[in-house]
Amino acid sequence: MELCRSDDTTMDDLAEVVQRDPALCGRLLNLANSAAMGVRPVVAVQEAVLRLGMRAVRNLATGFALIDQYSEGACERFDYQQFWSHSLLMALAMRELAVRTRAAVPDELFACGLMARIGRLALATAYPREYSELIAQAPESDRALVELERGALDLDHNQCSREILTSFGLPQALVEPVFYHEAPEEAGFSDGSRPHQLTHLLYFGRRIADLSCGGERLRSDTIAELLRLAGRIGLDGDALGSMIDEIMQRWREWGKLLEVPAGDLPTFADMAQAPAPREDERASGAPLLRVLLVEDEPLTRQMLVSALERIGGHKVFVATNGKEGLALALETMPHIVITDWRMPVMDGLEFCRALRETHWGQSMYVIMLTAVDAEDEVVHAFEAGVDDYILKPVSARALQARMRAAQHYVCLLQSWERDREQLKQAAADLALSNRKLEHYAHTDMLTGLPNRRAAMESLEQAWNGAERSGEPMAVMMLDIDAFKSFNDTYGHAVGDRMLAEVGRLLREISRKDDRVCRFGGEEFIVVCRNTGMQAARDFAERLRNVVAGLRLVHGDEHVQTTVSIGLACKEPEMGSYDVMVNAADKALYAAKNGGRNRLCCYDRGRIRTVG
Ligand SMILES: Nc1nc2c(ncn2[C@@H]2O[C@H](COP(=O)(O)OP(=O)(O)OP(=O)(O)O)[C@@H](O)[C@H]2O)c(=O)[nH]1
Repeated sequence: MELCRSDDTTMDDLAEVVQRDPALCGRLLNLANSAAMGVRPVVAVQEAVLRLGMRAVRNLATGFALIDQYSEGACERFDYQQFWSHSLLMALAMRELAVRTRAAVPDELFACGLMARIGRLALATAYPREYSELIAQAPESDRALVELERGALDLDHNQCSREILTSFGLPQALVEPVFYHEAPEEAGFSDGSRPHQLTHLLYFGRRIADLSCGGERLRSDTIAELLRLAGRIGLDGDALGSMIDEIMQRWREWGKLLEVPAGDLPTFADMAQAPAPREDERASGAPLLRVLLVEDEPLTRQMLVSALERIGGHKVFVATNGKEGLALALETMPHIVITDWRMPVMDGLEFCRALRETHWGQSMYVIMLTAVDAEDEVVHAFEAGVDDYILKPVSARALQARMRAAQHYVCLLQSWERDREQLKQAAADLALSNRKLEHYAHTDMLTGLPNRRAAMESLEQAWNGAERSGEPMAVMMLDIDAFKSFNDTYGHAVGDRMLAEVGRLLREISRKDDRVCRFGGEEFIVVCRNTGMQAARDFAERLRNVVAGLRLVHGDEHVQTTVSIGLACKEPEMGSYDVMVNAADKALYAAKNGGRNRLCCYDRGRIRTVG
């Protein structure tokens, strides 16, 4: 390490030191030969140093020494073996990407890949207990971990990597891209510049290395992203696949050499063709939910916000106590509420009780954060209306598991609500259909007037009303005159138009309370409530005259028609409305016999012609 730091070190010095370490010697020879396809293999260390270059050897020697020294450590939740496994895969990916893009010396990028996350190792080594705690809290997100590190240690792993790599003598042209590689969009390097290219390349290498960790779901997300990143450097899916398969092959070989675990991953094609994870297991496929987080402690709040956004891209609203939470819940109507227990102003229990007292807050899924796992406390929380609880400090896994349960609940609730809506809709449709059926059952389609059935109902109602009130009532039967010959002369279609026009006219000039119906064929009936003989006669005459004045345009002609009307009023000796209708019918018959286009009235057994 000392030798590596000095700029005065010569190639011979370096070769001599390397030769003293058989493991390092073998690794460098291996690397020198694996990089030199079709060229005579090197067997001497000096030759290897020459082929790889002084700087690359210095960096590689440093990286390999670190693997040996830090293959295990005191930080409980830091997986040292997994760390190096990932780092080695990233190193190999970086070398391959360097070869393909010619962005930098391949073995220099190999070293960068190997040590890109060295800051994490350093923090785990320097603060084993604290870092273990942070790992427990951090979801699988670089950004969230950085936030937690800054909050707890005043230093994040990227800053740490930058310091260490600088002290190892790595040029700033490489150190800066390493520093930014976890979030390339934050670097601010100008598009197309070398640092920009290296930062994105390191991110690409990092994502390839991510294939080594995470389950099938993460892998399928990673592959989708790799295909996108590969497109940026002109690699299609096949080229990316064969490149990754080669990298994986070398990873397994190097894993043996460095005694670092290198998993047995499927081929890229198999990974890419693996069936997509089930929709309900896929955070991104789950419905986007509104989550209200009520937490007074800033660091926990920040950590939870990042974790929630990462888990399912949920929309998170934040309040710092129960009172604020209640107002925000009303405003945002969250699906899920995550609330701390102990808070100023209004604590989690009061908040939950208040929420449950509202109509709108009853269906929200409430998760309580608690530092105490005592049964009494937990029971207390459930009694206040909590649905679930998570112990603090909140681990990413616990949060993810609880959110999955909450999502399940929300999905069920939503599908139940959808079903209920559908049922309501079906009931409304049915009611509408019934109304339509009812309407069709009582309506004459040609004229739009109430039909015979409706006429009989109207008669009955009006008759009963008149019986109760003692008010008079009248009924008139109207029949279009010589309609047969009308049809014969102008055709049935014109006859239909005439029927519709007569119906419209009758309706138009009748009072609101009069009920004009088509009784059948060319016959109409008008039921007049609260109408005595004189008024009915006047009205019937008006109807007859209006119809006689009607002109229907047919081609060049204005065709006309007339109606005969039979009128009868309710008389004390009439036992039912049928008798009254028969009386009107008799009067109509008389009007027809009397020469048509006239009004005849039935009056206590006698028929009189009026007009
Ligand atoms: N166009 C058309 N004609 C109809 C409709 N309903 C009944 N009719 C016709 O109306 C005519 C009624 O003829 P009739 O009962 O002999 O009476 P009329 O020719 O009107 O003679 P009077 O009633 O004695 O004046 C028949 O030819 C029926 O076909 C209809 O909906 N449309």
